[in-house]
Formats: sequence, structure tokens, C-alpha cells
Amino acid sequence: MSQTLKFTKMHGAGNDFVVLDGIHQRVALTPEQLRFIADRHFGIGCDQILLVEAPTQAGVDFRYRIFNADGGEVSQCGNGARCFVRFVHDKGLTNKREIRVETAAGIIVPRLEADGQVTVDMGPPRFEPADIPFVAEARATTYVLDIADGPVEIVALSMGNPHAVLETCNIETAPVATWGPEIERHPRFPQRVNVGFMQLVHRRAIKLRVFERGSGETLACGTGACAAVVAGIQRGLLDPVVEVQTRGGALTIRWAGGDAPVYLTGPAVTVFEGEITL
Ligand SMILES: N[C@@H](CCC[C@H](N)C(=O)O)C(=O)O
Repeated sequence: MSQTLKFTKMHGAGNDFVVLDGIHQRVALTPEQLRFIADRHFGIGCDQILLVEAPTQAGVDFRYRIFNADGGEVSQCGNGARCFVRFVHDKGLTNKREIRVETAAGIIVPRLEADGQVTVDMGPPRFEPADIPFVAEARATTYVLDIADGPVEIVALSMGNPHAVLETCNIETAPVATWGPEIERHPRFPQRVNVGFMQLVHRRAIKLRVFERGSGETLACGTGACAAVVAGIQRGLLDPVVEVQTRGGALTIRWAGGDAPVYLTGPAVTVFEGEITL
């Protein structure tokens, strides 16, 4: 039986989303239907599909679910969290400026700022290999990963989802299209990984491209920006507040180190509304 769903097309620094209200309409999508929605030629087109649901636990305002363009459900999406906040405000689902949101990776706390930008408390980064998950004998600041072109140095960490961060001296010529998919499926990352290529500009700015697990290279990746800045701070290369320049725009990341949460600030934009029959 076919179903017609109302949707909103949004983006955060060019990382684009189809957002579905699962509170006022019944949304039950198969991986094949999710892939169709994300398809840029035959569907609506997006990097991720975001589903807004009623919370399943006390003390939170909403549940937020994330699906990559390949139809797989994942646990965290930073740019999506900002669009989520803009969506629930614009739809009148809440008037709170700071909301508590349940994700598969735990509670996140996004806040709508007076200037329309959104700041998300993404929680602390995690470095234990088992938490990422990453196959390593012991935790280390950097690891050497063997790929077809030879050994590469990475930082591996979790921002609620897995990230590998590599440093490059030229972001334009970085081998994102070749190393990205190879590292995404490297056997040392049993749940695959998002792969960030970071070029240092100075201690308070980096350039970043991310080959995202399940979506390919996107114009920006919020958790990727958090992971790259955390990696740079851990290695003593960056200050606690850093501007991340992506192909889709700028994001600001703040991290005080240790178990402190990482804060992500950036835009959240509505592009258009529509309906799709599946
Ligand atoms: N675009 C995102 C991350 C989306 C999920 C990621 N591809 C994964 O598989 O973990 C962001 O802004 O963080």
C-alpha cells in the first residue's frame, strides 16, 4: 500500500537533509525507500534523512533518528541536530530554545541562538578503541593504518559515531575520493568510519573535507568537524575555539579538553517543503 509523507528539505552548511515529522504522521520506511528518498536523480536527494519522534524516556523533549543515504540507521549527526532544532521550532512542536534530544548515541542538548544559528552540546569525545569501535592493542594519540598506498597516520575517536582524521597539506588535492572509501571500510573499523581530511590554517582555523560513512563526500560534516578539532587539540596543534572551513560554509567548534563536551555552532536552513508518495 502506498503512503504519502510530508517532508522538509533543509541543510546545515550544505550537508543536506530530508526531515520527516514522525509525531503527526506515521513513518515506517524500509532501507530501499530511504535510499529512494536520498537519491539525487530519482528521489528528493539528500545526504541524510532525519526522523523527529516523540521521546521514549523521561526528561527529554524529542527522539531524533538519523539514516544515511545508503539506508543504514546511524547514531549521530551534528549538522542534522541543528536542522532538527530549526524544524521543531518552525513547526511549532516546541517553543523551548534549549531542548534535550534522545539519539542512539545518548542525549544531546541543542540550543537555538538569538542570531538564528544553533549550538549543539555534542557530549565528550571518546578515545577508547572499543568505544569507537577500532581494532588496536591499546589506546594511542595516533595510529598507523595500512592502506593500498602505504601506511597513513590517523587519529581515531568517537563523537557518538566513528571518525578517522588525517592531516593533509593541501585540502584541494587530498585523496578524499580514493582513500575515503578505502578507509571507510578498513577492517580495523568493524562498523565502518567517517574519514576526515584536515588542513591546518593556523591555531584557530582548519579546512576540512569528510568522506562520510554511508553517504560519500558531503559539503560539511558536523561530527567530522568536532572530531578534527578534537584531534588537532589533542595533538597540541589547535586552540580551544576553532573555525572549521568546509566546502559548504563555516562551523565553529569549542572544546576545553578532557571529559568536557564539544560544542558545535553553525547555520540551519530550510530550503523547501513537499510531499512524496512511496
Ligand atoms: N553529516 C553528519 C554525520 C552523519 C552520519 C555519518 N555519516 C555516520 O555514518 O556516522 C554530521 O553532520 O555529523
